[in-house]
Amino acid sequence: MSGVTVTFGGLVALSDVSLSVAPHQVLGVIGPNGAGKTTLFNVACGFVAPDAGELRWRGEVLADLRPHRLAGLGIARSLQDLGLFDRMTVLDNVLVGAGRHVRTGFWPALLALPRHHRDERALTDRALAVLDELHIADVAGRYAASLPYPVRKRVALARALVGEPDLLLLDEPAGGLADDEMAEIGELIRGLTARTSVMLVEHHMDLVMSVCDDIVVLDFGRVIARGGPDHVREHPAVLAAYLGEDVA
Ligand SMILES: Nc1ncnc2c1ncn2[C@@H]1O[C@H](COP(=O)(O)OP(=O)(O)OP(=O)(O)O)[C@@H](O)[C@H]1O
Repeated sequence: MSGVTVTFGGLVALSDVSLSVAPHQVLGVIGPNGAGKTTLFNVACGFVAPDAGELRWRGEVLADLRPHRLAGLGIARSLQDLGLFDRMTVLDNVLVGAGRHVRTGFWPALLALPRHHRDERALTDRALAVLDELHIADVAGRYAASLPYPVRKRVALARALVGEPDLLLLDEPAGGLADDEMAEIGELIRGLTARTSVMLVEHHMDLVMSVCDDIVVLDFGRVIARGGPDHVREHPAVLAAYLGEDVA
């Protein structure tokens, strides 16, 4: 992202924000309430079009990014509202995220040709492997609605990962989790860097500090600090912005 500015009526939600995510890196975006984190996430997903600035992916300018184009670009996202289908099994929920890798076209699928079956089998195997990696393979056959929230979060993560994205966008991955669950999700995110880059937008300082290589701090829509965890933790502007907030 470079020079991204977003206004809502008279309110400047993001002002001239630039950042980049390097391959195999976890980039964290933090900031106090109303700093612009969700807006930035929505710009990265194509939900919100910036008033100024540009988005680039692998050197190409994304002139008109829309959410439905993300998968084709090799970008996946997992939202705060997990968007799982409650009346589908965990495995089927994950397969929904595999669209990018379905090779058979409409006719082979409709006619149920052998190639279609082979592709389906390969997808199912990959979905099960991702569930296993996230330690939830044992619930593959359960309905999503029947599972506790932290497990549902992992299902949403599995769905994002099964398309083998090169960039994963995570909105508040620690939201709604207890401390021990937060530590576990932190470890999982850290483990993803072998296969993908991650940009996470998060309110919890402690998670961000423990998993991110690089951190961008927003306040009132502006970048007030950036750098590694140690740099950001001690930065006077960050301390001032978070003053009065309950920061562990
Ligand atoms: N659709 C919208 N219309 C008008 N104002 C908006 C809209 N979305 C966000 N804002 C405003 O833009 C600013 C940034 O909001 P944003 O939700 O991006 O911040 P945030 O850092 O995600 O906050 P939080 O941590 O509370 O979720 C806020 O002042 C917010 O009220």
